[in-house]
Amino acid sequence: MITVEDALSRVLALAAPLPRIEEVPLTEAAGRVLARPLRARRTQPPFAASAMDGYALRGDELRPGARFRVIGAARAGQRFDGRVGPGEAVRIFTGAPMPEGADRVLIQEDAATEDDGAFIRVRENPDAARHVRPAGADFAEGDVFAPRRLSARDVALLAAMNVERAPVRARPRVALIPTGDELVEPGQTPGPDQIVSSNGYGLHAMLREAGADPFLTPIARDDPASLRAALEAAAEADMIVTLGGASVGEHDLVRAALLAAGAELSFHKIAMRPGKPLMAGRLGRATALGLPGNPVSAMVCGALFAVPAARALAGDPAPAPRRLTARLAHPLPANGPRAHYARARLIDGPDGPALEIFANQDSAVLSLLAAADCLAEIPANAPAMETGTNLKYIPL
Ligand SMILES: Nc1nc2c(c(=O)[nH]1)N[C@H]1C(S)=C(S)[C@@H](COP(=O)(O)OP(=O)(O)OC[C@H]3O[C@@H](n4cnc5c(N)ncnc54)[C@H](O)[C@@H]3O)O[C@H]1N2
Ligand code: MOO
Repeated sequence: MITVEDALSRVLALAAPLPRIEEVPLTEAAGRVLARPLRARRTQPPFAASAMDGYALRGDELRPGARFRVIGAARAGQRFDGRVGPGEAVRIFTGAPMPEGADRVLIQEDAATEDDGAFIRVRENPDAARHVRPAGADFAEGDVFAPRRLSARDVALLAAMNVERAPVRARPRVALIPTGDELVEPGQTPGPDQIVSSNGYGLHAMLREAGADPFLTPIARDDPASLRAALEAAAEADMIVTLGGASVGEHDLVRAALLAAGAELSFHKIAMRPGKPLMAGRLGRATALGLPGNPVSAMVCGALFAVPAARALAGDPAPAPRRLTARLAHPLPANGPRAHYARARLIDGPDGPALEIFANQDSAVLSLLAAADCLAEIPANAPAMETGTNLKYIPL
């Protein structure tokens, strides 16, 4: 069995960025991957600007009790055209261009107005800050915005750079194929030996959130013809994800169905818990992933492999899951030969965030996965660990 790390690099190698590029307005850009570098079309701020409401004046004249004559006003969108000379000040508001000659803003809380606002006098202990934002403090025209998956924060930044539309990679179409004679769709009435199919819906939600365009095929039954029909229904997808039937029993027919359809498999089975029966390869031009059927295993493999593959297809330069470190909130026994992705949550520990790993790690118990907010990554063959030991985790 190959390691999780090896499996992920093989999966990513099967998921080269899709060539299709589209231009979208900024309102549609969040979650998409920028297809090429963009440049700021603007310097921000374009001029030295006041950061506060108050009075623009010469900093070297500012001392408690000093009096200034107010010679005009500047507000956001309208500058003061003259020059600030000795003993003079300009009424100014947040975002206004600084008038020539002034290099400091006295906030209005530190100014007493005199003679109906014709003069101001500086109060005791005025604020020491300059309250001026230099031109280009944020970015300069021509600055490069490198391709990446666009966050809401990136969209705000692109808008400020005066970018109107973003060239983004197409969303990968992902076919999700639930398999199993025991499954019915949510809302249907299951027979006495049946259960409701959940994996497809969990994966659909996960992949949508990751920027893909997933769709569910009808449930494939545990026979070669039904599986073949489902794979045909998935033919147009950029990625095909089967759910269940990945293990070794007589009714686990997915591997055979993929091979019969012409797939080339890169691996089948990895040293991971849950998720041991994972398989990956290529079917035609599509990336193919076979996920295990146990509901938690399917979701964990989704987070660790299907989401990174979808991100890689979408051109995301950093598709792998983010790993962080926290201390164990309790001791942990030694691990077996498979890396364990244990359902856990972060709690407030005495020395910062701590990992509480759930006692029940049954890969069929979805309620505990839903209660988790991260997966603790316990390496294969890790020795027993004390409370406080640093452990990597993957936020969910
Ligand atoms: N003798 C062995 N048995 C098993 C092994 C093994 O190595 N040797 N591996 C176990 C592991 S680990 C896993 S994980 C499971 C995965 O098996 P399959 O991928 O073949 O999954 P199924 O048998 O189809 O289903 C397992 C379980 O999950 C339920 N299921 C399936 N699909 C869905 C769905 N869409 N929504 C909700 N629940 C689903 C299914 O009813 C079964 O209960 O194999 C172990 N066995
Ligand atoms: O590895 Mo299976 O994925 O434990 O349930």
